[in-house]
Amino acid sequence: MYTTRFLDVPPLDSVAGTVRLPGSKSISNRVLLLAGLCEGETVIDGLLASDDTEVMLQALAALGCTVERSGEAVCIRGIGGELPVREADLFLGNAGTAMRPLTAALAVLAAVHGGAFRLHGVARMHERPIGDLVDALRAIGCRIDYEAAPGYPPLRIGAAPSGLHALDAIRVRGDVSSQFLTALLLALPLATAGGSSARISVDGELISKPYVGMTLQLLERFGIAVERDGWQRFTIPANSQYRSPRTLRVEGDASSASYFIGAAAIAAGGQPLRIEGVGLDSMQGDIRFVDAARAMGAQVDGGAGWLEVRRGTLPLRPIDLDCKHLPDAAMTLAVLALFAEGTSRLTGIASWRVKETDRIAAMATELRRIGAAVETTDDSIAITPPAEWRAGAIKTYDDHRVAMCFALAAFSRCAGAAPALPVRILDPRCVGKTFPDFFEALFGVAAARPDDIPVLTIDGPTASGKGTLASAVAARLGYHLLDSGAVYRAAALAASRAGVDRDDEPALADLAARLDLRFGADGVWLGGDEVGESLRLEAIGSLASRISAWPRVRRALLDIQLAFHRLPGLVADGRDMGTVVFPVARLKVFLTASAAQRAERRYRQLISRGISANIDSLRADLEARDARDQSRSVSPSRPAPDALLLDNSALSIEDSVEQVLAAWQARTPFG
Ligand SMILES: O=C(O)C1=C[C@@H](OP(=O)(O)O)[C@@H](O)[C@H](O)C1
Ligand SMILES: C=C(OP(=O)(O)O)C(=O)O
Repeated sequence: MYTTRFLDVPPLDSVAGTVRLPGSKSISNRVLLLAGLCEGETVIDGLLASDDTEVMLQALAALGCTVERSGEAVCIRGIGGELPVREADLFLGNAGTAMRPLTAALAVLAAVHGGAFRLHGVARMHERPIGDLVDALRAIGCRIDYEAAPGYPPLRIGAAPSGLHALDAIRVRGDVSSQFLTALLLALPLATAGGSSARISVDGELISKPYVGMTLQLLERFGIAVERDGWQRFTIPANSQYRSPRTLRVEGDASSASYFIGAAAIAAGGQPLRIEGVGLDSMQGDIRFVDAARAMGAQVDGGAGWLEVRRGTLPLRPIDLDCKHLPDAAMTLAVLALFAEGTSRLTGIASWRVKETDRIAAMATELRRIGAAVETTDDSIAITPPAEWRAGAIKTYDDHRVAMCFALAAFSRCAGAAPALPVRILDPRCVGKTFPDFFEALFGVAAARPDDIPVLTIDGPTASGKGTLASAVAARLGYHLLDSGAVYRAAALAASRAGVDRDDEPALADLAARLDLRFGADGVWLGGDEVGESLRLEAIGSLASRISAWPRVRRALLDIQLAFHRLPGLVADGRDMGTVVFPVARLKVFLTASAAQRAERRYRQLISRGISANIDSLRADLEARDARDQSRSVSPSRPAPDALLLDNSALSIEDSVEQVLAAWQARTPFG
């Protein structure tokens, strides 16, 4: 997951390969709650791991359920209609699928058993309506109080003064959020133990119907057969009891699929993109996004648990669609509309106003930012593609879907934008709500022209602090990091292990070409050994400096270094990154510091690691290495003519990082 302040998605061209989707949020949280209310164990496979499911898991644990995680599976031992914990303060983030159903379940449980619960979330959750659900629960005797604004969380739930009643005439509004009805359907089986059935009538037109359909299907998996009369009346039979199916597999998220279906509908490449985890047999209503994408021109094949999507007609055909049945994936259509010939209109989206943000306002503002003409009403949005695309820094309003759907704007070349533009996604961490690795998944299947993948090089002499600077800059930009010195040191380590003479150029080059080197979050691996520490040894550093003078060694190690040039971008540090390896780098920094400063830094570094050192000999060694690096015949270490010279002798690390980032920013269209 990218936790940077922003993520620049370079202009993307094509998609190919296979993407495997994370589990459905809506299924995950329903199944978790049902498993929590059951007796005994339920093993859930393929559960979504994200902010929304994490708050549900934490809540279940706080309420006395046993939660055991092993790999992709989670085992829940439920409370079986009892209430072992009678008091809890539950933080539910911004998860509607946790807040609404838990409110109903705890209100009914507390009415039967007593208890005191507080339910709250992030600031936006306290602006998302829940009044209609609370009214319905109060009407049957539940005790729920608003802690702040009436109609909104935080809520306090307590014992019902006079028990539950009027179960046969429950009314709930259906036109604000279907989650109110879903919450009642999931919780009210708990109220039927005394022999009364529960009858719910929906006031107003029910929106997001497929989500209620999913609730009914999952209730059935847990032994509850709800009778229904259209989408207006629902009856939960008397003495309904949750019965665990014991094991259950969560399908991939159909709303998450929409970003990849969308990408494949517009991207070049001719290859289909395979999407696994969700297919045409899905129980999720948002799978109907496939119909909308086909109507716009995409070619979609599919079966049980898979889809294959390729570009059909481009420009896409504009669409005019009532989106009440697919509120979430409809946001992806709003961005696909940028690739259509003419104006698209999405209607029936009033519920967008009360979701993670006011999504109608947010989408209009951000679509306009990149050049579209947009008109909105209370429940619709009309989008006309840009006459001229603009590079935009997209505000995401802590809304995962804004972040994910605007990533598709990076395919602007496919809409004819010239030049093609990158898109900046502000606060990309918000995708953690439902798809923490969304951008990693996108970069795993998308391809960009090499020239469009940005590179920032930081070259400089030994101990100038370029490694520290490069890794800090890479972390701030969310880019890959190439420590090319480590590549040379790994070759030196391999040579010293294999006993190859430091002057035997052909043997060294041969060894370098076969280097089995991997940089990972778990360290630097040479063959089967983690060698991070060994690479820092002074002796290996000196040997690296010697063998790197051989042209054939440098050539052999070039491919390893070039392979780091991947989406979304690269920060490369070394001696010849800007001059030889990445001459097209957008920003080349040449970092220096006085020899005295560098010797001092190296000295402190060694002492802090418990290695004894002599500052004068360190300095002499540094100067000898500088002379060798500057005078070698191949790739001598010197600034590229267009390099930014930065002397950091008197700068803190933070100051150097800020200076480099400012220079970088000035080279982006977001400056
Ligand atoms: O029940 C559900 O799982 C959901 C229902 C929909 O909300 P509304 O019913 O509020 O439209 C949807 O937007 C949300 O992401 C998940
Ligand atoms: C509306 C959404 O979430 P929630 O479940 O919090 O309502 C969503 O995921 O788009």
